[in-house]
Amino acid sequence: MDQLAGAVRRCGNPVVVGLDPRWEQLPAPLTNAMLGEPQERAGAYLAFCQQIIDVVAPLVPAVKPQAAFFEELGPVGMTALGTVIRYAQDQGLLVILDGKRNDIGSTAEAYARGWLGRRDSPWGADSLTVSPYLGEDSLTPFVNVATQRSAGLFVLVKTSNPGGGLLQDLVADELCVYRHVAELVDRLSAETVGECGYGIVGAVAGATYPEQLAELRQAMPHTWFLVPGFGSQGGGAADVAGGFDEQGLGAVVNSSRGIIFAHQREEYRGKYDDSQWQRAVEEATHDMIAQLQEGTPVGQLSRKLP
Ligand SMILES: O=C(O)c1cc(=O)[nH]c(=O)n1[C@@H]1O[C@H](COP(=O)(O)O)[C@@H](O)[C@H]1O
Repeated sequence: MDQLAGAVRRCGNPVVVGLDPRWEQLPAPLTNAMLGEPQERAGAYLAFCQQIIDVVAPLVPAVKPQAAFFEELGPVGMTALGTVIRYAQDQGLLVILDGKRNDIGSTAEAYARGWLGRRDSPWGADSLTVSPYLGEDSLTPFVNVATQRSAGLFVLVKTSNPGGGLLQDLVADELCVYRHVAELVDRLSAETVGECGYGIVGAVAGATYPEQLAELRQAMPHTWFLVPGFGSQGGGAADVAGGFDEQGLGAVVNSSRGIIFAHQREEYRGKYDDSQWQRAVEEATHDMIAQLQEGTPVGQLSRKLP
């Protein structure tokens, strides 16, 4: 989280660009004359992600590749994912791998060793999204590996999807289940606090539940948030404002489709044709940065920059 806080300060914004390549939505110049076989798709996903990274690397602190779209393609997809991770890091970005992994402790350790650590793992992600529902003994191996390898975790606490409340909002011992998860995560984070005041165990809390996000900010003083749900899922700057601390730190905000497929959005479609899709990505990224700087405590960061 110290690395993430440093990157956020350097960029003056907390935007994470989600790399969720979907074949049907790729810009036409990347798929022309292709049939959509896994090998072709993997090549197109790699080119698409690399060209997004080229645009956003000077602007934002991190990207979040979504493993699902690469796994769907089998081994060629996973090879492309590995190349995307390394390419992003070579361009100076931190990589949050969105895999939502977990299992019993001994298996969890294999996931952690596989995904986490730039120098020590085959995939080399800087952090990984993790599910908490197997309990504390399933999180401990991730915490141990992440600690050894200067990596981080983001544990699902309050997810952005409409159905998340079915289990997460159940009340047990007078507290919603997501608040119990929050207590566990913040305790683990408190044990690993770095110079920035946050520990290595972050939390996922969706932009689509702004009240709960603000409540969690108070309840989880040691925990950095990954906030998905901005843009395509309906979240805006006002919704994520409660996720930050008073310095404008403590949260990063992800947008995937809203940025990477900006060439299809009404605001940008008329300005840029399909061959100019990278310019749409750039403008959408600048627009999101401006919205967060104007509508959230993130404005504090940019004022501090020289
Ligand atoms: O862990 C995540 O990133 C995540 C958690 C959550 O609660 N909601 C959520 O949307 N996500 C991920 O964030 C991304 C959101 O994509 P967009 O809706 O296109 O911005 C997807 O990759 C989701 O899998």
